[in-house]
Amino acid sequence: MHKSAKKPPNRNDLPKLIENVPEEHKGYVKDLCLKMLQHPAYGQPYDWTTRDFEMGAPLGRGKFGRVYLARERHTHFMVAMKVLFKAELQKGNVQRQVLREIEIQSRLKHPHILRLLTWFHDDSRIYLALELASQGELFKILRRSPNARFDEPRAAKYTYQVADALHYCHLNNVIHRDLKPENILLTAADDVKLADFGWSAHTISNKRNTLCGTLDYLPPEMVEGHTYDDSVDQWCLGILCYEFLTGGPPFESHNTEMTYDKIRRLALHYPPYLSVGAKDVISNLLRKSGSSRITLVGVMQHPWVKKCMEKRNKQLLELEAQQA
Ligand SMILES: Nc1ncnc2c1ncn2[C@@H]1O[C@H](COP(=O)(O)OP(=O)(O)OP(=O)(O)O)[C@@H](O)[C@H]1O
Repeated sequence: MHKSAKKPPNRNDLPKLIENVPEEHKGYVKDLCLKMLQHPAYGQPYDWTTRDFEMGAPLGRGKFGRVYLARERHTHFMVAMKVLFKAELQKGNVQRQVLREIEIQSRLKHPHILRLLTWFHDDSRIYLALELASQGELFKILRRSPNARFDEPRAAKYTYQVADALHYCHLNNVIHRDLKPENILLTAADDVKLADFGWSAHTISNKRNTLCGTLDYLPPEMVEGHTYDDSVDQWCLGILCYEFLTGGPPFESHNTEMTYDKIRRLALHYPPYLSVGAKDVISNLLRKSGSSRITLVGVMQHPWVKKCMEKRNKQLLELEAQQA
C-alpha cells in the first residue's frame, strides 16, 4: 500500500505546536514558528547562502576552520556556523573525512547529537550551519570545574546522555570511534550534544580494523590491531565516565608505549572517593572483550546512573531557584 508523505505543519497547526511550551516562552516560540512557516525555504528545496545569515562573534577555531555565532536573517534563529576553507582541507587531505562528517551528521537526528541544520559552499569555503551549544566544549568545562572533575550526579547525567546518543548511532549502523570530552558540547540547558563525526564509520556488516581515535581512549582490540565492532564505543564511554569523575583518563602515561601497555593489561586505579556504583559502571564498560561490556541500554538503566540523574535534576532546579 502506498504510504502518503507526512505534510509539514501549517499555520492551523500552530496551537498544537506550542501547546507544551511553558507559558513564559509561548510568545517567543509562536513568533519564531510563524516566521519559519513564512520562510521561502519552508517545506521545499532552497539554496542557502551566506546572504541568509548575519555572522557574529567567533565561538572557537578548529584545525581547518572557524566557528561563529550566526543568526538566520528571516527568523533570527541562532546557529553555530562552521566555516571550512577548501584549500586547507585539500592541504590536509581531509576532504573525504569532511564529506563523511556532513553525510553522517545530516542523517542523524537525536536530542544528544549535534544537528547539522544545513550546509552550503562557495568557491573557497564550506559552511556548516550547526545547532548552537552555547556552553561550548565539555572538556573546557571539566577543566574549569573544582579539582577538574564533575560530581557524580553531573558525571552520570552526561554519561547517560552520551550512552543514549551512541545507542541511536549504533541502531543506525554508525560507530563514533572518537569519543572524548573535546568532541562533546554542552547547551545552555545542561544537555550534552555529541559532535565531530569525522572519524565515525558506517558499520553495516563486517568488522573493521582501522586504527583511529585518541590514544587515551583506544580500546584494547584497536591497540592490538584486531578487528572491532560497535562495542569500541562502550569502552570509550567507560574512559569518558572515568575522566568526568576523576579529571583524567585512566591509562594516561608519559609515553605511547606505556599507555598501550596499561590498556592491554587493563591496569587502572580507582581513586578512593569513587562510589561503588560509579566503579561498577566503569568496570563493566572497561572489559577487555567487547562482547562482555555492559550494553548502552544497560548503562542507561543502571541504578547508580538513575539515582544520580534524579540528584542532578534536583541540583538544576535549586540552581534555577537561586538565579530567579
Ligand atoms: N555547535 C557549536 N556551538 C557552540 N560552539 C561550538 C559549536 N561547534 C563548535 N564550537 C566551538 O568552536 C570550537 C571549534 O570547533 P571545531 O568543530 O571547528 O573544531 P574542533 O572539533 O575543536 O577541532 P578539529 O578541527 O580538530 O575538528 C569548539 O571547540 C567549540 O568551542
